[in-house]
Amino acid sequence: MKIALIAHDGKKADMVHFLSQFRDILEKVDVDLVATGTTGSHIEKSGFEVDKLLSGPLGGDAQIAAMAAQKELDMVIFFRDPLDKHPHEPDVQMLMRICDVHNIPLATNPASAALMFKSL
Ligand SMILES: O=C(CO)COP(=O)(O)O
Repeated sequence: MKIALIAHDGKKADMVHFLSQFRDILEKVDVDLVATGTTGSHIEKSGFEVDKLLSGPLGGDAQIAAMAAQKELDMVIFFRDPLDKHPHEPDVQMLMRICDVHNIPLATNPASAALMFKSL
């Protein structure tokens, strides 16, 4: 199973906190983690193994969308910051659209992500 992880700057701490709450499950289930660049660095520092792609504004969201379109992802966790502006908003919308096109579970906040992780 492959899970993509993305967090806007205002939500990176939430992503690390969220993953640490589910560390046991993530270690038990055979899960590969992939993340946008800066999110991936934060996740790595908290002790998880993760494949890091480009930073979001440089194309990382687009890379994850391409993986989703090619059915390489089982789940996308994307903690968006709705109170901030993002120069690459078109990429963000595109990623969410591609998840819907291909019926890939997408969580955009910790409450929904927790429900998805509990199903692992
Ligand atoms: O911008 C992002 C998502 O749109 C996240 O990218 P980073 O993980 O590189 O900060």
